[in-house]
Amino acid sequence: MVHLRLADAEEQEDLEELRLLALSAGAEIVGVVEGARQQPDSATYVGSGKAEEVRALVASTGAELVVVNAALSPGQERNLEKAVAARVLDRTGLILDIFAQRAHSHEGKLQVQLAQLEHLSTRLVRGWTHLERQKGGIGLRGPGETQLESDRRMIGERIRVLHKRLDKVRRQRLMRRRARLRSVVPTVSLVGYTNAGKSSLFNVLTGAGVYAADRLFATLDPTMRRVELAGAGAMILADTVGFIRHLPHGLVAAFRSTLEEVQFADLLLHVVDASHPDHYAYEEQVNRVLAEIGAEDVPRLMVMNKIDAIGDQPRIEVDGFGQARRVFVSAHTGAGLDGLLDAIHQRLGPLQVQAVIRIPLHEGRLRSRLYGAGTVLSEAVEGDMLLMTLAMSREAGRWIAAEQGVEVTFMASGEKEQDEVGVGHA
Ligand SMILES: Nc1nc2c(ncn2[C@@H]2O[C@H](COP(=O)(O)OP(=O)(O)OP(=O)(O)O)[C@@H](O)[C@H]2O)c(=O)[nH]1
Ligand SMILES: [Mg+2]
Repeated sequence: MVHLRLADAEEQEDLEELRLLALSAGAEIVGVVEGARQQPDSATYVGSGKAEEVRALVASTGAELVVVNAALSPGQERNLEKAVAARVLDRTGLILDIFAQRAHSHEGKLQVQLAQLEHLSTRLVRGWTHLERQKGGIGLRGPGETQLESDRRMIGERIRVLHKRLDKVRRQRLMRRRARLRSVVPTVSLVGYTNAGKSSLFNVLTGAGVYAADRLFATLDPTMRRVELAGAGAMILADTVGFIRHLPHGLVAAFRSTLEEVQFADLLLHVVDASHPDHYAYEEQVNRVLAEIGAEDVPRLMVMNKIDAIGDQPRIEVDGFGQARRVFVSAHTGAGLDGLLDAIHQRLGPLQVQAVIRIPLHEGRLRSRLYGAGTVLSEAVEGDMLLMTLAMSREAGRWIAAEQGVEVTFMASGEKEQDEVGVGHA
């Protein structure tokens, strides 16, 4: 692993993070070379002196791969490979490799393939003939070298096909989202830096067995569950891919669509590893990505996780309006989770309004669907009509009105249901 401290770097990459990334990719780390420079060397990034040091370390340890903690130009990568006599992978390539290993859903796989091809298409010219070709090695998964060696046109063609397939999958996902709206309950998405503990929280809250591990990007494909949480009511809880600073460009674009879900959530739980010394910087990174994907206006609740690791106590920080801002919890010990549920409930409450829906008495199917949503507060018969009072978001209420052609009246918040439309409990 090669890590350079650069005098003019805006943001220094973190060596510890590179270590975790390499381990997450399945690498065994045999040595680290650190250095400092004013600015990167245009030919080899590290400069000839450092390259010589790396070459010696590669020779003495028998390392098969050199990972550089930066985004290298194709030229720098090629020159450095020659200079150190080993395959060189930059930070982008490493992250792409992890994504390739983790993607399980059809869409996830397509997205990673696309990002890999786009990354590789800029590196078509390099030859690896001087190096041993190891199938399945880090950075060699996915599209593979045969494509690499074929001409650019073919890669361009594959990229086009992948884009088309992804479009289709996206349309299907949009339809699923519409179908979910019908379920009337709010959606809550867990977001945050990779390794913050999103999946662990998802698991303790839902009782689901989602993969949680001390690896970066353990979760790639979004997972959703409809849950009934004691104290917070029914909701759809979503676990999402973790964020990381300087996410390779192709991947940001690719995963933006997966993160579309986040834009439409009613509430975001921004999970933070409170035990990590850099957690404020990570929070910033996450906020930046949220803004990039158009989710800056979605209501947010900060969840400070892993308090057990720093011996902190569960507590809730509130803003000037008495509304919960930061909830301190531990997914491992369960400390603070009751408070978290209360806070979620408090934040979701105002999003729900009471709506009175008038449906013909014989509309049994619609009635049972509304019951299935679990949000019916009361119902009354008026002539040949049934008046059902439900708690739901305005968006869902409007959707039902439009789709079913039924009359929906919203109650002004704070008012008693009887006041507004005089729906009797007669
Ligand atoms: N000490 C402690 N460790 C925790 C806690 N919650 C999660 N962890 C650990 O943190 C690591 C990451 O947890 P995950 O739940 O996989 O994190 P994630 O945010 O889903 O990570 P990605 O899917 O990679 O983005 C695992 O090793 C967990 O066991 C906690 O409350 N306390
Ligand atoms: Mg996860």
